[in-house]
Amino acid sequence: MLKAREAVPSSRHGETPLYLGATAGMRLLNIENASASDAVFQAVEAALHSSPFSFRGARILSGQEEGAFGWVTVNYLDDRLTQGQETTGALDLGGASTQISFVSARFDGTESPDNLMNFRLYGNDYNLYTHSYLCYGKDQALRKMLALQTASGPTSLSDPCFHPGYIRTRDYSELYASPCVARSKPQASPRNFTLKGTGDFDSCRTAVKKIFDFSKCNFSRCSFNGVFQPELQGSFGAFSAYYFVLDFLNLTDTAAPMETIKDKLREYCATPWADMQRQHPSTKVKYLAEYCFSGTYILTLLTEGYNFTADTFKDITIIRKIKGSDAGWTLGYMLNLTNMVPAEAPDAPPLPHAGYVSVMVLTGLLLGVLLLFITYTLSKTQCSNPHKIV
Ligand SMILES: O=P(O)(O)OP(=O)(O)OP(=O)(O)OC[C@H]1O[C@@H](n2cnc3c(O)ncnc32)[C@H](O)[C@@H]1O
Repeated sequence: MLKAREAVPSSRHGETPLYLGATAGMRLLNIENASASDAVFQAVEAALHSSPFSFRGARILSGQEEGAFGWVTVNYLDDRLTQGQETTGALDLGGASTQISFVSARFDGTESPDNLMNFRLYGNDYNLYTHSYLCYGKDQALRKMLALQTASGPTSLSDPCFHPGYIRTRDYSELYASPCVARSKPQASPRNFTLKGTGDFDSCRTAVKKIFDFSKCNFSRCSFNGVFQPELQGSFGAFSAYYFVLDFLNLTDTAAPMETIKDKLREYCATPWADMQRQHPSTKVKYLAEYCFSGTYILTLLTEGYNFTADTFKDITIIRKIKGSDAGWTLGYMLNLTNMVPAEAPDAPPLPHAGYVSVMVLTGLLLGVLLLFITYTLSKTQCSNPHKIV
């Protein structure tokens, strides 16, 4: 808010619209404790009403909206919508949910209407495929994996997704305090367990893979958990936690061979925790401890979950910003609420600007010549009939 007050001239504060959109973190809180979620909204709305901006409402976005607005942002910033060019797909990874959105020539919504978002933008129609996986953001995905590993209620857990030498005591009640895992809480578990890292990328992949269900699909094709997904098409931009994690791991070059990416992760996960802390003293400890898991999760989600292959992996660009603006759902949400992306292309002028200038100059010249001619004719008439005036 302070940044916004500085960025917007104070004379314009009152006319500047302010919206608040909440995503999967709040979707989960709403499922878990609706009155707590309402209380958060009341407090936030009161604070925003007292801001100098024109506050126009706060609400929780649906997963579909979150995915679709991320897609609008990426393609708006790339100027693909005004030009009617082939669009870029959007891959968003948050803490609680993850979204995949893209236009596919083979998808018109017939097979799975729930995944369809129709847009008419700048005179072009788009059938957007979008799906949001609640509980598959990187924080909730980690909970899911830990829940599977602690299903029998052990007091100690050797975990391949954490560095060797990493030790942390984890509370069962805290780990299972999320609707993503609450139902699988072991009946008779101790109060806490000791998590010890072993730093083994290949075993970590095996453990991560177990949070995806590939056993059922009632459609012609699926990603995971029985969710329909058409064949991947075109290029993709991956942002939010995809960027934070892969940038830290130096793995944003998606054109690198898949084996090289795996080798780097293997080496990274096997690095002793003491070395990691020494090498990255200013990195938040929670993030540092979880990059091995997060990197492995991202690779597994993209390849096994969404079916990117060693060949199509290079079609993904890891992005943080486009032309100085953050890639993410927020800009798309604002553009939509303020009607800044029109359904129809603005009427094209019949002549380009230079054409108008030429016509104006020519018309001016003609009028000038005509005026001169009339003045000349009149003065000649007056000279040849001097007596008629009297
Ligand atoms: O509710 P959802 O839709 O899940 O989205 P979010 O609000 O959690 O999504 P963000 O893009 O804000 O954050 C994505 C996640 O990345 C985490 N994150 C932020 N900066 C990071 C960094 O430098 N390194 C690692 N993780 C980071 C952050 O804690 C979140 O878990």
